[in-house]
Amino acid sequence: MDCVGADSEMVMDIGSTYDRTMSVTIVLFYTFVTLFMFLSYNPKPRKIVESIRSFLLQLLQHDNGAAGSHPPASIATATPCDADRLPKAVRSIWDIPGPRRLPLIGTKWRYFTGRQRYAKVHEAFVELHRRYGPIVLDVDTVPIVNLFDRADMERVLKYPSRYPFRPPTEIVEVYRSSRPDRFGVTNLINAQGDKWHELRLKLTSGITSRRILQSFIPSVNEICDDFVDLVRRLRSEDGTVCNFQDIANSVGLEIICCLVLGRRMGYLTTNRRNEKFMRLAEAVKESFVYISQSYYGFKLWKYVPTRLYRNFVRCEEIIYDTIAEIVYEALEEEQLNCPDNDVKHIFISILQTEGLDTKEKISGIIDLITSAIETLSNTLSFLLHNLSQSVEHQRAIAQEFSHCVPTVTNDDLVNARFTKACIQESYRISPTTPCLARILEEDFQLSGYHLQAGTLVLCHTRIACQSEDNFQQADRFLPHRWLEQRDENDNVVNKRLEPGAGIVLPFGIGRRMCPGQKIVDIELTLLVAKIFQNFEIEYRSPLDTQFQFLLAPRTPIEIRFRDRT
Ligand code: HEM
Repeated sequence: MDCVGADSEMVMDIGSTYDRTMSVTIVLFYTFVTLFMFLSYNPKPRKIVESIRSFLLQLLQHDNGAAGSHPPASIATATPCDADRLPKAVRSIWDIPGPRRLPLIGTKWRYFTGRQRYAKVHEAFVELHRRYGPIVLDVDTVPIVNLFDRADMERVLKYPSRYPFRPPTEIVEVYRSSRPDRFGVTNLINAQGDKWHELRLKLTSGITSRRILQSFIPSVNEICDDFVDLVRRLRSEDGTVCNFQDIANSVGLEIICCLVLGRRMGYLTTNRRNEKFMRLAEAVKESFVYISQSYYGFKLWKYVPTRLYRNFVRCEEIIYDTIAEIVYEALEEEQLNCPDNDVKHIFISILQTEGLDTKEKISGIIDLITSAIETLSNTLSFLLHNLSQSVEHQRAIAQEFSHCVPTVTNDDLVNARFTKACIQESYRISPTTPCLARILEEDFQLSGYHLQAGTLVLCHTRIACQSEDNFQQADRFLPHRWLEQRDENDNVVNKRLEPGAGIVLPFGIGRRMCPGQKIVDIELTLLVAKIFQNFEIEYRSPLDTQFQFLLAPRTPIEIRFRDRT
């Protein structure tokens, strides 16, 4: 019996030693990951040390319940001016209200169950804002500050930064560093500092050039006409087109390939809408889903190839293989035809740029093409949904372009005030990007809290755009709010801007903003012009949204296209 007792004591000893070792290992591991995250995020070493110290101190205190540590509601909703009047109690990042933080896992538990799962993360943020106010703390491997107040967001996003810091998409970094045969050290979307600046200049000067884009308008006209013909061909007897996203993806790909590679791919006119292309569109969509999932949970994919990671890799390889094939085909054709050296296509200019290695150039071209597919498809789907609610709006757009047959010119686009107001209103009420991320480069006082440089903040522009504080009748699609009042000589008499106008930022802001904005302006306006010149539309399916890194329609879209009479 004694022996058995001694044995069990020994087992307990071994057990508790094992437990201790495990705990120490977990803490060390977590500290290491935290350190790594801070180091990779924070541009200023002294600030890094301060941030880590305060984060670790907070962990050691085991956070006795976020609710208990919240400042009173009146302080939580205080304005920066109020906070300035409270110099004695400087409130730090850890005083910011937010969901209960658990040791080691922070607030990650929120995403494991129920409604708050990642597909509905955008709705979870609405709830967070309602519950905790204008600034809310989430804790993942690092603290994340959620901003909902317009003034706070404007201060962060309008900070005059030379090289704005946006947190990298880690799963992309991990995968790309595992394929040094294909990718350079970083890419435009994830790079920071000087390297980002170099990539930005060398990869995007073609797609942002006003001259190049204006000369591209006739080609976009042709592509949009083909799109209208495709809609006609695909309509069922009652005029319904099922899986509208598929053709929206095709038109996005056709336009970006035409611009960047200088050639028509035939995705709308021929049977090149083949299996390979469908797989590409599916892979782009899926990869966004995996990216969004990679943000939540324990992120085991960083250390072992989990199913999520393997699926992501599968999609990335399909995207790379398919687009690289298109690029190399175009390159071969270009070399065969030996075109005039003055009129280089954008991709040839990129390939001939000095200072970047070939992998960076090829993967940069692939990134530009990939970025243009799903974003356009979602934006167009949301815009048509908003316009389908009003026959008058559709008629007004048709009217605006009634004189532009068969071709819409640059002047027609510039003068299409009502159509542009509809697009802007759709960006406000149903954006594809619900928030913008930044890493603070200086210390900031936001909503009365002191945030150190290096802090990761999410600016929830979607929620601000849907708030009555910023827009009257914020839940209604009212394009007229964007129209200036004019007199009989067309002079502006009243600007009528709403307080939140500056926070409608579908493409971001500052030097880091989307380089595809001007392309999208042209393609979206032209698509809408051609659609309503030809059809009256009606949404046949409900439109629910889900978060897939971008906001996307949750179910296949069915739209009825009736010929305009
Ligand atoms: C409706 C369509 C689109 C939307 C809503 C959209 C939105 C955005 C947003 C919000 C950002 C982040 C900006 C910031 O942090 O301030 C971004 C970045 C970016 N977008 Fe777009 N985008 C669209 C289309 C495109 C197209 C057509 C291209 C390529 C031709 C493109 C390429 C990129 C790239 C390369 C970046 C990273 C820029 C950088 O970090 O310097 N996007 N986009």
